[in-house]
Amino acid sequence: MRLFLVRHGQTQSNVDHLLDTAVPGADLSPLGREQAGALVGALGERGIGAVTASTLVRTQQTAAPLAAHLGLDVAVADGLREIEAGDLEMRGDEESVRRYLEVVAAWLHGDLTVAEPGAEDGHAFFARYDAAVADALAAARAAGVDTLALVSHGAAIRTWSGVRARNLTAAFVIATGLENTGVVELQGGPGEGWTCVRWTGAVLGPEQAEVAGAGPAAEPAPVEPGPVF
Ligand SMILES: O=C(O)[C@H](O)COP(=O)(O)O
Repeated sequence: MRLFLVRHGQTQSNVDHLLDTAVPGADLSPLGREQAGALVGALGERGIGAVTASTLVRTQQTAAPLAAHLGLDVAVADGLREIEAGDLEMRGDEESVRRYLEVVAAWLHGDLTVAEPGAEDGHAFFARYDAAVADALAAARAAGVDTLALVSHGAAIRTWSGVRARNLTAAFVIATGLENTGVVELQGGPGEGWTCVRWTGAVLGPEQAEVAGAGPAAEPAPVEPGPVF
């Protein structure tokens, strides 16, 4: 099976560097809509037979042009939503962002017990994300589909693939951001394990990505860069 984990396009919360993780969340900005449209060129001919988005509107808006191009409906899975910020929701100060990224880093290093006040811990996050992936794979298999796009969020994609892909390390994920409409491409399956075959930046040019502003959940943490997978 092949999984394209796609981060949504830009929102105003990304530009303002806010921890915007709750449902329904912000709409795509004009640039975010452009980025969503550009996914048709990037992924439209890659054999995708199913598209699933999270319950946040920005992922569904991002998925819409690609799904329309492929003649598919966008399925929605709550498990694909962003890692919860809890009491830090909609904050953008340095201390809040650092605390959010510290929790994610702890999970990447195997300590799933830590959580922000008012937010899920790592056990809860992996349980819901694993279940969403498993459900999407089961539906795809039943339909004879072996290539799926899951449109999700910066911290969620980086953290889940960092732990579930055997060739990604915690150091790589902590040091590597995922721009709006960046794609992490995985091959394999839950039984045999996942391998990351590609980790891209924005599908638009670097200047536009710079304008986009990745937002705190998608940015590298301020630590020494680790080995690339
Ligand atoms: O940090 C962010 O950018 C938001 O809080 C959540 O991440 P997302 O933009 O990938 O949903």
